[in-house]
Amino acid sequence: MNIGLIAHDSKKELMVQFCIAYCGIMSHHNLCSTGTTGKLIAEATGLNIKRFLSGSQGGDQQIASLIACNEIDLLLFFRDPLTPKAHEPNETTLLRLCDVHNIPMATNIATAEVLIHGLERGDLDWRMIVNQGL
Ligand SMILES: O=C(CO)COP(=O)(O)O
Repeated sequence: MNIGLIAHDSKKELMVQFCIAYCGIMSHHNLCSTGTTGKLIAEATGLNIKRFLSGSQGGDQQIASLIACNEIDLLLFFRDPLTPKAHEPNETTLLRLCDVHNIPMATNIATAEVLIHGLERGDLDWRMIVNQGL
């Protein structure tokens, strides 16, 4: 499965801790991320991550284009709902595209925990069937 990882600055440490905790599961999948998020995760875990630009530089849109092409199976985007971002419209587009394409998406760690366990259990295997049809 292809997993996208993004975290706002105030949630990056949480994302790193999450990836440390679930490194064993995540290492069996293809990971991609926005720039700084991926750098921090890779440094902390040694996970192999394809890194795109920072969100503010268009990284959100790079991941959004993968979602539009059905090339992301799970998005974990740890958002900070309290701090407005200049590139918020891009983030809204990203989340919208997940809904357009029925991509499982977590915007906080509580949902991410459920999805990562579901991923391990095979609950997201239907994504492979969807992708075979493309
Ligand atoms: O800006 C982001 C989310 O919108 C994330 O980008 P970075 O991972 O480069 O900080």
